[in-house]
Amino acid sequence: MSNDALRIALLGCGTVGTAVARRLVDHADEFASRVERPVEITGVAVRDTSKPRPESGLDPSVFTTDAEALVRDADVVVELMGGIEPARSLLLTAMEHGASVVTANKALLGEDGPRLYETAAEHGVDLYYEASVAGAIPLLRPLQVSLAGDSVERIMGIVNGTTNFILDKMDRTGEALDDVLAEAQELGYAEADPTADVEGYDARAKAAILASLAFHTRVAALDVSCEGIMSITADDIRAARKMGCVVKLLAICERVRNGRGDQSLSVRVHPTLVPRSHPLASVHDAFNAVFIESALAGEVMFYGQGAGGDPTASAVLGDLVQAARHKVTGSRGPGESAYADLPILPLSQATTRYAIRIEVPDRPGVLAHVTNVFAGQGVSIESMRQGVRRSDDGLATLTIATHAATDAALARTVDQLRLLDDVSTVTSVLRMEGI
Ligand SMILES: NC(=O)C1=CN([C@@H]2O[C@H](COP(=O)(O)OP(=O)(O)OC[C@H]3O[C@@H](n4cnc5c(N)ncnc54)[C@H](O)[C@@H]3O)[C@@H](O)[C@H]2O)C=CC1
Ligand SMILES: N[C@@H](CC=O)C(=O)O
Ligand code: NA
Repeated sequence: MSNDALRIALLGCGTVGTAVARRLVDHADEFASRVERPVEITGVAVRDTSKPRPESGLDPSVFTTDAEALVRDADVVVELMGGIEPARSLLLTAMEHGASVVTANKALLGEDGPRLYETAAEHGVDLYYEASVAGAIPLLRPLQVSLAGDSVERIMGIVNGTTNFILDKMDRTGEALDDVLAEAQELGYAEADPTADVEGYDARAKAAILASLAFHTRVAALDVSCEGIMSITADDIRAARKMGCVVKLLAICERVRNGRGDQSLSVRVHPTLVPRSHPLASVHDAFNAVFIESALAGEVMFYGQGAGGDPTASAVLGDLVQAARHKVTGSRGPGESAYADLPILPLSQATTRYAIRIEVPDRPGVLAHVTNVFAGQGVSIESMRQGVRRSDDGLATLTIATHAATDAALARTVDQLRLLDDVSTVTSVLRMEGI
């Protein structure tokens, strides 16, 4: 074994960076054995070097504010500061100077993944990002490597720990969204700006990464239709419970074939009703779970911790070991595969089932008027349930579950329901999966 240590530069020393550093320091001998060369953190870029960071286990002398100089002199750069800039420029500089790159930054990959891949290919270095989707769960390497001989048809899963924590807690306690968000932040699951979690942007970037790998097509975050959980109320959760369902924020990436056999992709993120009997309904706290359906393997399920310092560090360190081994052996991991270049469908053409809750006066003829609206748009009703008439306003809640329909047909149906005299309010429209 050569005794020249591989130089590791760490960018950012927050929740994940600290966990990565701590493990590298405490298990230095194991890393050296696994890589067949010592692995040494030569520098850690932070905003403020005077801040004490005893929990990282690092010597204070390694901290620097000069990230630019650090990435020019490293074998592997591990980016854990998040955001687009300066992370992007630093990673490009790192690769241009011969460093392989490991990142957990889904926002950056969702925005500019192809550019990172092109730079990695140009300079013969690795680009790894297993931690960027579903934290600790080995998901990207199975997609990129293990399923490389199969044909992925559909991916559906929970890929954001913060929103799962929130929705799960709302389901268990009946609390409102705002009350549980702060707790998710304290536990280190939420992004620096939790808007990315609750508005679905974090899951959107992850869906883009998954779809790109699964379907050999460049999919950017902005190609993904996205609806977050901010509009989900305690009432929605209670109504879901009455239907035997839970609400989950799902990322769905699917290959769609039309009658002529042409293929396209539907990639979307939205709150979804899932029956309590479905395995995704049993995903609690900040855990993630992802189903992959492929032509030969059938259905495969991945489950584990999608967020948090140590779990995310596990994926980062796995990538680091792989990139470091390649430095030692002079080889490279897989590059970008985007040969299929499939078109991405707009949300209006996505087909799914819906549950619509409306408030109606409890009087003769109302049901007929409502069902006519659905029939007029070709949306088939699967079931309809009317709650008891309330004495205060004389209204009753009507919950209608549909068969599969396009988003466009459903949107037209909802628009017409809103115009109907017989409908006082359209309270909620939620997509349904797994039923
Ligand atoms: N926390 C989690 O559970 C997970 C996080 N990730 C990703 O990992 C990355 C890091 O996340 P966290 O550790 O949670 O974030 P964090 O906010 O705890 O840590 C980021 C650190 O980077 C530092 N930083 C930011 N910009 C900097 C700059 N220009 N120069 C020097 N330091 C800078 C910040 O001061 C902070 O200490 C993000 O890309 C995030 O999306 C991925 C999976 C899970
Ligand atoms: N904020 C993210 C962290 C992991 O990617 C989440 O909640 O899942
Ligand atoms: Na992962």
